[in-house]
Amino acid sequence: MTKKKKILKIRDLDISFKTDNGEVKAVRGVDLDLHEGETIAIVGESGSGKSVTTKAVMGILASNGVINKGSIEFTYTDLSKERIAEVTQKYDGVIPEGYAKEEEIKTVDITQQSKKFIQSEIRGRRIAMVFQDPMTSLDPTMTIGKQVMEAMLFHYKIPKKEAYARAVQLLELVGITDAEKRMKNYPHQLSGGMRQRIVIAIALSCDPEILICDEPTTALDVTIQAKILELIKDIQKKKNLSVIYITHDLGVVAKVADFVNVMYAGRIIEKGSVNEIFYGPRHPYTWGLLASLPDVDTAGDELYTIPGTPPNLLKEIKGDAFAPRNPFALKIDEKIAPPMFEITPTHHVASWLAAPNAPKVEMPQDLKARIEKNRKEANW
Ligand SMILES: Nc1ncnc2c1ncn2[C@@H]1O[C@H](COP(=O)(O)OP(=O)(O)OP(=O)(O)O)[C@@H](O)[C@H]1O
Repeated sequence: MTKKKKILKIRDLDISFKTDNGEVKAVRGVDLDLHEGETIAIVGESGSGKSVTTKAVMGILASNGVINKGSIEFTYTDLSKERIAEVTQKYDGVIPEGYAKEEEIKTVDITQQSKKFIQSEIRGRRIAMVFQDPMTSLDPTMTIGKQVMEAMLFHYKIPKKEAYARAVQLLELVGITDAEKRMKNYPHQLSGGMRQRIVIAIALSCDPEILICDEPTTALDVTIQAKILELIKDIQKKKNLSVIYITHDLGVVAKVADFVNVMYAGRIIEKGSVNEIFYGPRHPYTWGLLASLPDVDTAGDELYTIPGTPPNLLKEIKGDAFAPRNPFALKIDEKIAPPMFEITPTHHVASWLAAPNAPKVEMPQDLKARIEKNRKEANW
């Protein structure tokens, strides 16, 4: 069991959007934990609430978004300028265990902070984000160097010369050769993979404690995708970063995550360690997601897709939101939403099938055989 410091604790988060057609209930009671140095993934189909949840953490919800209830507690180390300089010089920006004094460790509820506080203290500084498409996060009219230096100059007010030297180091850290020359380039002069490395360098420029990666490799081809994932892993180890991946791609999750949160219609419906989710999934929706994942044995076969579509979030959802698409749904699903049942201390599932007296239902045979094979290969 992990004894690591909890740095993000989301409880009962509820977010909706006001639209001309009514209220879109995008996030409905999300609980989420992230510990120091850990990688968690949030997976689920399009529209399940992955981005909205993480945007709330960054304080960048659209203006029609409302946080109806819940909290997002973030615990971080707040060092003075001198102490930051010391950490940067001595430890490459990584704060060693026991280094921070008690009064330097702070916890804030992000939902209660002003825009100004989030802009100056949180976003881009202690929590940074890498988006799917590097072209939309880079400014085409500004040199790479300027863009990498920008956040450091804004947050730390360090001299330009120092920011320049740090930017060159950052480009080297993300595997960019000829870093000094690249500082003068514009985004269009680089390949997609290189641009994503720049975006990662920018995200890392203020030594954040949390890095949120929203489909960071979707726009890239497969070989480059693998390299970028390796790069993020590598940097994570060096800098003791905590990482949140948002993705549709369970293949990516298997490669990077320690813990997985499966979202459906604004709720987390199953969470567990990566092994628990991949080898012992309990929710029929997770079964569907795993069954639709291609593997060597299914190459060339038609892939499984979960029948039906997600519910309309403008309407009140009665019972279990997944019930209409669930071949294993019970009568109670139509009436009452399932609570989270504990399978192990790290594995929880919101499905009535996990209730003590529920009828015993097995996952589909094909999936069971596949999981069994993978489980044996992984020796789990
Ligand atoms: N500004 C907005 N106004 C109205 N509805 C919104 C707004 N932003 C998001 N939504 C809705 O909130 C729900 C959750 O969206 P979200 O972007 O979090 O999904 P997602 O799981 O990240 O999907 P994707 O993988 O496609 O990014 C969706 O129904 C979406 O249409």
